[in-house]
Amino acid sequence: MSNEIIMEKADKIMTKGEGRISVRNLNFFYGDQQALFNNNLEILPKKVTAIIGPSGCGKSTHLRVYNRIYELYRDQRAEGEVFLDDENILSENTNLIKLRKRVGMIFQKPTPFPMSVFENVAYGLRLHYKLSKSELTGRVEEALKRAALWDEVKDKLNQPGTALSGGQQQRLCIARAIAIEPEILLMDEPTSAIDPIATAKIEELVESLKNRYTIVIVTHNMQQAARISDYTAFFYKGYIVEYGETRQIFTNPKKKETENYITGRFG
Ligand SMILES: Nc1ncnc2c1ncn2[C@@H]1O[C@H](COP(=O)(O)OP(=O)(O)OP(=O)(O)O)[C@@H](O)[C@H]1O
Repeated sequence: MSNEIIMEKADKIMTKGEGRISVRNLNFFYGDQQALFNNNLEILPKKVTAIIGPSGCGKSTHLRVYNRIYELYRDQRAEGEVFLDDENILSENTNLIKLRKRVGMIFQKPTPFPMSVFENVAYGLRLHYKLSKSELTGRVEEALKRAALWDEVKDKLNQPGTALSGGQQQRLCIARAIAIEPEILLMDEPTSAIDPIATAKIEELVESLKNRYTIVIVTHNMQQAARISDYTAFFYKGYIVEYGETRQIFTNPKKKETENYITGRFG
């Protein structure tokens, strides 16, 4: 095999891996304040992993390390290793544009761009791919279908994304994220700002997306974690206290703190 072919294969492996995350000895600091302590975690590919724990325990901080979005802020730094498949994404050599293409993020409040429904999804596609007009239209439609939004917006593609309902806006953000084919989807309390019916739709959507993507979801809602996740990590005061299959964590927790939290004794 020629070197070129080997390099091309290696590149494919690096850019189209399984979507497994291995966190090793992760510490995180806001200035002098340490927020995460020696976190170790394996996020399994094509599964849903929930991160739960009381307010201020470091759930969002931990999630934001996976696409290095914290670097947009001064004085925030991570130490340790976070492997995305074989690549330590905390290394200085990591290309952040490629990383954020591989690791998409959905926030608590829907954040559509101030542009049309179509353009919200097309924006990232134009940035990352060279597509003809018809290819672009096809990819936008496909992403909206996969985000279970197409039927509701197919006649409103030119209307502003911000004119949709909160739940629709959140699905638009999911369509925007999946259009560029990430391997990982990070969701930071994606349903806390929307009503119960819209929440149920997002939960169904998460279920349907997990065959294709590795999903990590931060949630305050323990019923939600129990309903939609395969694995659960319980955080407390910046430490990962317990991690395991969701059913085990909720029915037979091994640590006292986990039991106290899931039975509502604190948090
Ligand atoms: N920008 C910041 N500057 C300084 N400290 C911060 C900042 N953001 C978070 N922290 C601190 O880091 C710790 C973890 O916060 P984080 O937001 O990750 O917790 P969380 O578990 O996601 O909380 P919540 O469930 O309330 O969203 C907290 O003590 C918090 O005060």
